[in-house]
Amino acid sequence: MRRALICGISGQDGAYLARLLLDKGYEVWGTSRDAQASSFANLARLGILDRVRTVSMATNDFRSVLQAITQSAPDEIYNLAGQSSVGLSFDQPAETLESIATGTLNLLEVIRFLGAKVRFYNAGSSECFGDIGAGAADENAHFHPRSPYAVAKSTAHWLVDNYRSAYGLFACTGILFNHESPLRPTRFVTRKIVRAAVRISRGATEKLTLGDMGIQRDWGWSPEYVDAMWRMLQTDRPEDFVIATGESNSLEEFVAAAFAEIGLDWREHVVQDPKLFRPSEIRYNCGNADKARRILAWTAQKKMRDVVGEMVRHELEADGTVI
Ligand SMILES: C[C@H]1O[C@H](OP(=O)(O)OP(=O)(O)OC[C@H]2O[C@@H](n3cnc4c(=O)[nH]c(N)nc43)[C@H](O)[C@@H]2O)[C@@H](O)[C@@H](O)C1=O
Repeated sequence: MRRALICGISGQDGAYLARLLLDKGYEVWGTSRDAQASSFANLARLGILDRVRTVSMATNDFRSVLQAITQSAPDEIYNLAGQSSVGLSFDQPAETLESIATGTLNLLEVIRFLGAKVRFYNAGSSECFGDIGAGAADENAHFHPRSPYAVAKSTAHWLVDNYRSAYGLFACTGILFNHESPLRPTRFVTRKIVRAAVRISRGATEKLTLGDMGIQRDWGWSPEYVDAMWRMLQTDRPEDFVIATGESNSLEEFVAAAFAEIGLDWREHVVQDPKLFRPSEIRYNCGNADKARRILAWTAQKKMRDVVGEMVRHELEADGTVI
């Protein structure tokens, strides 16, 4: 039986990836900073909590990384750990850099130190590209990070690249564009919108306050994106891949679609507040996942409107479980 270690299993992607790997017959181990205190609510929502082995690990602490990897002896490691909010990274730049950059370095160093025959996936981010202006970014696009989060992800990206070429590690980075689901916390804009729209449809009189609604993003569906992560580790040669839908929409279009899904006109319920604007912003991004299509046989099936539909449906039906 193949064994996988998912670092950061309590988040959206960690939970969906755990479900995917269990379905494929893997023994799944997952880490969180304090496995005893963590509720692993997302694993519970997917109904897989009792099928996953959990272990405490702080990626910024070499010793704890060494212990977790030695204990679980994985064939595959997925690094999804670290501070994941771009917005929060402006307020917690040091924590963001440490959890992402030092965290990735520790994982690579432990693999190298142990000489472990393990395949390593690193969660990269389209944030590294910055504002691409027009068109769609592929694996050859330059990095122009515009937030502490993006700087940290860029550092981790180049560490993986370096350890792959210097030490021959089977290590790759998935450069994922935005990907959403009902498991997204409301700190991220899609779930914030969907949750408010559903509350309003049920009679709440609140206004939904958002930041810059003019930004454009390539929004995909998280359960499909974790499948791409797994595919990256099944190839003959470790490489980096852009994972995206190839379609970009404005936040205003996302909002309009979410409210329309429940028969409401967003203009009556949404206000924009410059206080929520970021110190520096990516106005437009879009990804070209052609390499993933060719080599991994992976293509995004759900585009922005499908994502909105799924998220609204789940929010309306929300009884704690997620299908
Ligand atoms: C690829 C990348 O994807 C995600 O990062 P993100 O794009 O920053 O995600 P978000 O949902 O926080 O913001 C999307 C956009 O929406 C704008 N926006 C407007 N008004 C609000 C607002 O009220 N809240 C939030 N959160 N954003 C707002 C905000 O300024 C930004 O332009 C993470 O998974 C990250 O880990 C990752 O790697």
